[in-house]
Amino acid sequence: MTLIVVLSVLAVLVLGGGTAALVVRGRQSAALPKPAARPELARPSVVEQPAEPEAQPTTETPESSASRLTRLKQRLAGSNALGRGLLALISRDQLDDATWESIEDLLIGSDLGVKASTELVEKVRTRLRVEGGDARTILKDELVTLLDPAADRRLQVTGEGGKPGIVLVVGVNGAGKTTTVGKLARILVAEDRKVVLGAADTFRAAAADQLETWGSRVGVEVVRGAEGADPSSVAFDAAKEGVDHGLDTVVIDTAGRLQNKQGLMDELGKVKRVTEKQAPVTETLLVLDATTGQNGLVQARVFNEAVDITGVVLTKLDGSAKGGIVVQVQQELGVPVKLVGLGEGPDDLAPFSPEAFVDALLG
Ligand SMILES: Nc1nc2c(ncn2[C@@H]2O[C@H](COP(=O)(O)OP(=O)(O)OP(=O)(O)O)[C@@H](O)[C@H]2O)c(=O)[nH]1
Repeated sequence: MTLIVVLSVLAVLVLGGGTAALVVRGRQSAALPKPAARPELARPSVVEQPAEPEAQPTTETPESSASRLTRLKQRLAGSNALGRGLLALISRDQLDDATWESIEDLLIGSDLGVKASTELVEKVRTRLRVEGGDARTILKDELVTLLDPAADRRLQVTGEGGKPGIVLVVGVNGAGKTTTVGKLARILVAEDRKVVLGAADTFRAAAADQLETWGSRVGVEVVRGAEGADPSSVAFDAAKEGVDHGLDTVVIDTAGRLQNKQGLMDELGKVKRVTEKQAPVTETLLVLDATTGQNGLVQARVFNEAVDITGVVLTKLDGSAKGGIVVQVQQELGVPVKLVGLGEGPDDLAPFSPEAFVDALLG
């Protein structure tokens, strides 16, 4: 596989022109061939016309959602300090006041919030007194309830009336937006969807390059603009690309912005409005770094005001004792966490499932 990837990269470099046909730059999208002439971009497939027959490049085949859930569950179980701490405490023979207090402290430390942590411990203690049974099972049960298992966590990645689904990805600097867009593209490709990416982070040229690397690995095009171009126009072009070529999904990466910069938040509103001249935005994902704590809540509120968040992606949950922010964000916004990032690997993004999450935490 490594050899294939290396050969792919080499051939991409050698071919240049051939690959350029797959990469739409900024406003050049109008000059693209008609839909019928286009290769099937979203499926992992052989890139056209290799320079050397033996160096025939192939794109990668991303992991399916089902198997990545199991793999990432194991990873979370192995690395999560919160789970290990809770498990050690709740499994004690004697659950005295001091132990319950330590459990409460761990939950507060995970950013669950003081009120929710106190109430959760109270509930578990009461149920244990009334019903008896196993403390760990009751804690798991109450944690799942807190995570709202009935919430609809399906990603809206398809549009109506033959239009593509448009996924807008927003968040503060360094939360993991570009990485998430790249990983999401892989999930969509694994589901056999035809995808195009929009590099509307025109502020940081490296972000568009980063996205092109992600895209080229799975044969997905990236629409990008010149550095400093209006992000709305790039998002518009990407959406147009999806509409014109009958693709399933357009995923748009945006520049990181601090929620207290009103001008930048207004710009985000504009990106959405302009994109919707092509097709409705079907999913607006807020990428939150799980380790940012209470600030995540503030971010969520402000971004929600600007663009109506429909789902949260919680990144960097791997190796973190945090994650309690899931509950606070869901309760505050009424918007579910839909995806979780559990590492820097290309397929380290999984659909969020309260049961699997709690299972991974507490076994
Ligand atoms: N461990 C871990 N690292 C992650 C995860 N998601 C993203 N990262 C890392 O976080 C860093 C920032 O990711 P980017 O995708 O560049 O973040 P961004 O939000 O696009 O950044 P800006 O464009 O500067 O706002 C990178 O080093 C990623 O590899 C995750 O789930 N786990």
